[in-house]
Amino acid sequence: KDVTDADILNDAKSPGDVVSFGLGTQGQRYSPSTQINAKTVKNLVPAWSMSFGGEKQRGQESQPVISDGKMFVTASYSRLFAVDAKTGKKLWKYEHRLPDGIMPCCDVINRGAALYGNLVIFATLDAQLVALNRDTGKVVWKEKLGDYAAGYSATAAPIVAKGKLITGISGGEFGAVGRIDARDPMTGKLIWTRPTVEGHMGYRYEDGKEIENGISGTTNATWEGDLWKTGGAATWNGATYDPDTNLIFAGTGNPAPWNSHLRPGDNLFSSSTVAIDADTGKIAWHYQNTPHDGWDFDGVNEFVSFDYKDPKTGKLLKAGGKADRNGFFFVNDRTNGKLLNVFPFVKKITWASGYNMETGRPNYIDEGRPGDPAQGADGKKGKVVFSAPSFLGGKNQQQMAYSPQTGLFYVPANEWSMDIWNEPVSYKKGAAYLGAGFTIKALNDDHIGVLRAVDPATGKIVWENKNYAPLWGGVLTTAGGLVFYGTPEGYLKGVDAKTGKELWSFQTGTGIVAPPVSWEQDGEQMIAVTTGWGGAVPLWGGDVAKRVNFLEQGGSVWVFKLHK
Ligand SMILES: O=C(O)c1cc(C(=O)O)c2c(n1)C(=O)C(=O)c1cc(C(=O)O)[nH]c1-2
Ligand SMILES: [Ca+2]
Repeated sequence: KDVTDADILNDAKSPGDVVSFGLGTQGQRYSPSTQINAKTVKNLVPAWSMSFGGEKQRGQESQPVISDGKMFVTASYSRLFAVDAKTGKKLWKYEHRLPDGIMPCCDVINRGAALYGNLVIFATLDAQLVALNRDTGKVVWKEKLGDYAAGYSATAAPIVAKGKLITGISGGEFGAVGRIDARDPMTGKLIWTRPTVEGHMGYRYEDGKEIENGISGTTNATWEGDLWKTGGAATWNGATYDPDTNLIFAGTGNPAPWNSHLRPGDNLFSSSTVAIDADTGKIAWHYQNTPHDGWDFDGVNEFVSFDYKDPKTGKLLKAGGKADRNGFFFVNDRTNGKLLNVFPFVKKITWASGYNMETGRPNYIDEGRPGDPAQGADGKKGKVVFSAPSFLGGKNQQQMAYSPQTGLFYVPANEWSMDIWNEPVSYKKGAAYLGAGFTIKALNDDHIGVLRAVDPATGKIVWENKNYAPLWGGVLTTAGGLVFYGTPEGYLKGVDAKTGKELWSFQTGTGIVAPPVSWEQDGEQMIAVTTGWGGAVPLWGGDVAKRVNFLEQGGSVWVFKLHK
């Protein structure tokens, strides 16, 4: 059965399949199924498990998609598996041939595939897009997204918005320039492209003709000199799409280099939410979460559409929520970007004291910015500052969930800090472009990770569940009143959505850094999660990663259903 635009638009409401990243392109990760609930969840048992095998057992961040009784799941090293969703029997496997010399910053991960027509489409670490026939696994088309030798890579799951395949790009640590592309999903042909660094021109294509779609090369007012040419703002965690406004919401990463003294100005559109018209590729609005970012506070976190009841007027507004890597939770009007509410979702923030609601800009704490090496004693190292959150963020790639039933966001947060300092650096193709050094540190002995249920109107943390190691997997919430999430310690947990009380857990044998999903297979509600420890924490976390140094790496899909 082909996947249609209607299937995708209806994904959040149709329990029989999961045909988009986010369980609906708005990204709420809310399943309408109720069979598994507070009463029955204790009877949840494994239905099947399938191993990705081989020696390629690195971080597994993939969200499976399921349609017509088949599951499609990507795995580390740019592999994709098709599996019988009922039994776990492998149907076929695609292994992309990765060249030597790829430069992913943060492990050999992938976050998932998109479904459209009879195709399954995913992005590879060497910055290509591959579309496979979903029945045979044969390549139907391939397109290049960027030059891997210049540091481009791709890790995000594509989505389909009104018949267009929407993709992001990685490479912010190498001075790659972020952008969102829209393509014909059946052919891979480019429809429009929208760079996310001011100064770069966007284009759309009509009958083979190239037509400009905004932000000319002369409006790079928020950058000095030629810095915009290698400005970062990678769209490395993909995008969400809201059919109500016909807008694509892309979070953008750090400006390059990290050392902010080398690039005066706001450095648009880095560390922002950028809303893009799905038809034209024009920027409808932008909101910069961290102007002039100096901490690698990539603002790539997902912007999740929801109905927001304004506490002052009682009016229901079309809004979006974003738990930013910088430690603040943002509620923006999704029709125009206006800041409606903002509050911290982690306990310690050292770089800003809050936001000015009129201007939407942060109130910086000046001492929180790492110093200028030019002002340092030897001219090679700037003043070291203590910063919270750490650059790995109050939240990172792990996707939150929103329940329209409880009105709460479920945020997989982390409480940690870093010592950070700046160093001189200049751009060199294919070389790391940071100009900074760091050491990550825990803030508390008993936990780094903390799953928080957050009320977007009051900013109140309604409940929280602490976790010893950093949380790095996404969250699922269900109409059965549950929240599911995985931990690096290997547990998949089911907790009460109203109280956080743990009702069920299962040890999967390796760390979980991926978001669970739910669907109904032949009348039975299933929960699936990809397992396999990895991602940025073991690579960059230093001492913090030792909190789970007993773990074996892995690579499997686990599926659960109720015992009868
Ligand atoms: O700026 C970028 O292009 C970029 C890309 C990625 C990526 O593609 O995974 C990460 C980051 N930055 C990053 O800063 C980061 O902390 C990070 C963590 C992870 C992960 O999957 O565990 N990816 C990335
Ligand atoms: Ca980054």
